Amino acid sequence: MKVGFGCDHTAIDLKKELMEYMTEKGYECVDYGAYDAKVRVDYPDQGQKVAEAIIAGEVEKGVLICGTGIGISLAANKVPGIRAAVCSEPYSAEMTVRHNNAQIIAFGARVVGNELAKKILDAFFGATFEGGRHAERVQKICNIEAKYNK
Ligand SMILES: O=C[C@H](O)[C@H](O)[C@H](O)COP(=O)(O)O
Repeated sequence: MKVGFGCDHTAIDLKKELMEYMTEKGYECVDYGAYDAKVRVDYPDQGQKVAEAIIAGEVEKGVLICGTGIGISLAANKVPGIRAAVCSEPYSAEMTVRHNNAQIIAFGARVVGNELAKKILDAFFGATFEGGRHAERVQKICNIEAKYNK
């Protein structure tokens, strides 16, 4: 599976470590920036890039990291069709795939440690969407989006 990674200046080292971790597990990791911890950047830019890469089919899923994971996920969720979830522990990371069919996991480099971040990725990428009643609810999310994107 191809996975897009994006972060702001707060998470350059964490992103690198997680990309190495996922590459060792056999994922093809694509880096959408940022690249330099000394240069302050704006998290919406990387959130948008990874979200658009998913919609374009360049990558299947995404990992977004900023200070809290909140700003970068808010930006990604503005791209129609994207469901990005901020998860600071593995249970939510698993459930946002099983019940919400999220394509992007987000978390904060200032919130979670490196080893917890790996457990979050294990949970997210190890889960499968359950469909059924959850598909109907996800469709309702899509309907809200469609109403405001005419
Ligand atoms: O939601 C926003 C993120 O947590 C950003 O990483 C954070 O706002 C960056 O803050 P600063 O520019 O003070 O490093």
